[in-house]
Amino acid sequence: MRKIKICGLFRDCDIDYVNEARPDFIGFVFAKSRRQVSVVWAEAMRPRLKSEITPVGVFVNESLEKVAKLLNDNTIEMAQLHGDENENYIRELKTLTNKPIIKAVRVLSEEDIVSGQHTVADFLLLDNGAGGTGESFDWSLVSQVKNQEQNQKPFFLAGGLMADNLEQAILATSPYAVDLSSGVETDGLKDRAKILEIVRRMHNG
Ligand SMILES: O=C(O)c1ccccc1NCC(=O)[C@H](O)[C@H](O)COP(=O)(O)O
Repeated sequence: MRKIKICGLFRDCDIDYVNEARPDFIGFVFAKSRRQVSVVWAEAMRPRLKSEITPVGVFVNESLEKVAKLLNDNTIEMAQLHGDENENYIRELKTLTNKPIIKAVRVLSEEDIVSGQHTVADFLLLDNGAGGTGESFDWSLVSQVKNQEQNQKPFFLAGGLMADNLEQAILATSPYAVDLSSGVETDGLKDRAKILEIVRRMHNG
């Protein structure tokens, strides 16, 4: 079964929507964004989240201490690094926590995916750009790299995914998980019906 992450929850009702739909992962964006959440809000929402849903914290060039604290106090179970965090940063974070780390890669060329394979992070997240933009990248770059590389890092596919293009995206890239934010929103807010439908499709077919 392909896994699915619903990213960018920021209202109390978004927690109700995902508890009903039960995606595998959800994302709290701690970076500057219209979806940014505070530590206080995430701490308050964490106990409300169904236990089978894994909360991921999304960060851009955040201090190691803040990321590690949120992981180690179990507010989040995985950290997604969406900025310019280098291998030294990720290695250092791994000395501070045992929890899995996702490194986001902005895919402009095959080379971006190839160099991502060498990271010490546990997963890659292949995305179009800054994150949460609703824009896709050229998925054919993934299959070109897959044909060349041996040990593929498991990756989340992100960027402009929605009900209309999800099947095609999965066929083209065969990801470990898909990650959606804008594609399950209406007028900038998470849409209960879209979340329910997309998670049902991923888990049933
Ligand atoms: O979602 C944001 O606003 C955001 C801001 C800064 C860094 C990362 C961000 N989101 C990361 C995600 O994991 C998104 O789900 C992913 O980029 C896909 O977004 P979308 O293209 O809107 O589906």
